[in-house]
Amino acid sequence: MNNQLRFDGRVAVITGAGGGLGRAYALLLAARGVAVVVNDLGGSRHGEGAATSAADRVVEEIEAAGGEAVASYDSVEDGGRIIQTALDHFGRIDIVINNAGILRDTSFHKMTADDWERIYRVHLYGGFQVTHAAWPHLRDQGYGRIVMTSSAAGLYGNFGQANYGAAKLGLLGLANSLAVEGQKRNVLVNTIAPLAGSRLTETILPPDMVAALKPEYVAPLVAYLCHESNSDTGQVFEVGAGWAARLRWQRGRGAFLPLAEALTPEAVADQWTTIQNFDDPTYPETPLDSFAPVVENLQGGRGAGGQGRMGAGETENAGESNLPRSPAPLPPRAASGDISDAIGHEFEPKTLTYGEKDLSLYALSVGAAVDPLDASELPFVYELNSSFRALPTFGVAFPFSLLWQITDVPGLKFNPALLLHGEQYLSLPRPLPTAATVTNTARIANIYDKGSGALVLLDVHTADESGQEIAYNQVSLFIRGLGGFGGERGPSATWALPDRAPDAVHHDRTNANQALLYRLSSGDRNPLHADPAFAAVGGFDRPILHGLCTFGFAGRAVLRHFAGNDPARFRSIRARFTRHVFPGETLVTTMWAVGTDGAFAADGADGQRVLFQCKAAERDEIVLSGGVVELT
Ligand SMILES: CCCCCCC[C@@H](O)CC(=O)SCCNC(=O)CCNC(=O)[C@H](O)C(C)(C)COP(=O)(O)OP(=O)(O)OC[C@H]1O[C@@H](n2cnc3c(N)ncnc32)[C@H](O)[C@@H]1OP(=O)(O)O
Repeated sequence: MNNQLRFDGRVAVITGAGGGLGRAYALLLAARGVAVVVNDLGGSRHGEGAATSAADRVVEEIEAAGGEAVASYDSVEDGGRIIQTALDHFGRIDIVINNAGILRDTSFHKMTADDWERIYRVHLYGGFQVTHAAWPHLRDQGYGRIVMTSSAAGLYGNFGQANYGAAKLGLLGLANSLAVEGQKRNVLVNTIAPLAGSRLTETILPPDMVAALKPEYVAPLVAYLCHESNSDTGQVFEVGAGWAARLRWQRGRGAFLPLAEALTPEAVADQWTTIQNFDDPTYPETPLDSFAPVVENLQGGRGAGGQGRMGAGETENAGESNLPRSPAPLPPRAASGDISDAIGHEFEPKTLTYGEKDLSLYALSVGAAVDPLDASELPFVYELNSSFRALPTFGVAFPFSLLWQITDVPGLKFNPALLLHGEQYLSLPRPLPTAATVTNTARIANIYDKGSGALVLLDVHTADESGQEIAYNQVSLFIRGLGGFGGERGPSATWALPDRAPDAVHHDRTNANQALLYRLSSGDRNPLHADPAFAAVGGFDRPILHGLCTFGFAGRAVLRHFAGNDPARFRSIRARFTRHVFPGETLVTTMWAVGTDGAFAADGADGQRVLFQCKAAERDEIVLSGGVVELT
């Protein structure tokens, strides 16, 4: 047959290959050109004794059929010796099938520590030893195929097999991690849960069933997994009697419990039906997938009880006690679906309370009062100052009570690590109060197809308790890789700067931990700014600074140089994030004042405007452009 899968030149170690499944694998692979190490201790089903005959018989069968094989009689607990046999006889190792196993079935209340230990040592420890010995060779040569043998007893549980089930599921855990570690080097690791008539099943299945469940029915799937044409890794297959199926995790949508209140067992009881519901399942595949809803809730998401995390007093304590020490990264999501459906989507409104401490922390996190002897910025950070006031750009923090809902908008599926802040506009009808309870409402105003990404425009309105608007934000999010969906391109931004020397230039050195501070003060807990692994998924070699942190530094510079630090003069601010900033870099904000009589006043603006841009000095990169502050 022309398209027969061949393995010529490959070398396999198959443990427990003296009979049953292992023998079937050995015979099939040898017939396809594999040189096989037939490993079998030759002990009893319960792991007692040893005999060379089982392995020898299989080697004879292979040789009689014209194949190549060598016997190994070592225990899998001496995995290094088994792999050495392959290296000594065939000079390499390509395939490892961990198949050896014994049984010590007994109900748990009768199970001895010895019953437990014996099973653990042969299955899990043995699997570790053999694989560990082969691993460096597979990695170095950039090729390897490993199969672990799990069992339905481990996947689902079985009476009298607590020891066996635990070890078998342990092998799946081992395989899952090795699949992740080996993928880059083309070392693929998969797991099977076979059902076959063998010494291990003859005690629990009727004899005619055992006879029907031939090991030969399992061997082809295992051989395929070991072939170089297989590119799947980290998967589990149930296989037996000519039937094979992939198995995966399924998870319900779950319930979001209110973090803003004390979590109680009663709250769990109330949500029990939802916690157990599988109506609209998801299929997590990685730890990132697993963490996603947790992060959503911590970000002030659906279970935050309508209360953001910025509030002083009660919110602060309840929120903090639930935070993990290191924030969990978000899941990768596939870009798919009809993105345009998301236009007009309304977010669930969120209420938050803020106070003096929040304002002070925010101001500190955008570089206010770095020189404590310079009293000019003390009113932003010191609540006992007689003119304590809010830094105007604190208003950009309001949307974060609800923005994270964007990961759950129908039609808008994306990898959150690829999301970058694109542009920001904030307008304030009057100075922000120094304490308030405010409610945010938001909708997706538009989504533009920018080719290299999708630009999602969000309108966010913030009102105080009397319903009066105190801030309006337009947030644009640039989602890389999500362009090309056939949407409108949207307006093209253009701006120019006066052809003259700037009126002011302000230098701010950010701290290496600036993003770690800013995330706490602003409510933007995006792991992109804290978690190196998450930043790496986004293509950055370390966490980057929040765009809005840079924005806050620049806004402060304008306020200081052109408005005497008086928020009452600050109407609005906008800017585009043109390049990322790394914490620790120096921000240089260059500013030009243009008024109604200035070179840039032709549009009829009735107040003074300040145009600005901001540079990361060390890399000489413009990081904010198109900056405009409107002052009264
Ligand atoms: C999830 C919950 C919500 C949480 C929200 C909070 C998120 C925050 O935590 C995240 C952050 O703070 S990220 C840090 C701040 N942002 C950045 O660092 C982005 C810097 N910008 C870039 O890298 C590129 O501009 C880049 C990559 C954005 C675009 O570069 P390119 O792909 O090279 O695009 P380019 O060829 O230059 O332009 C294509 C079209 O897109 C427009 N465009 C470019 N940059 C834009 C930007 N920043 N904002 C808006 N539009 C932008 C261009 O104008 C062009 O369109 P057109 O031809 O129509 O003019």
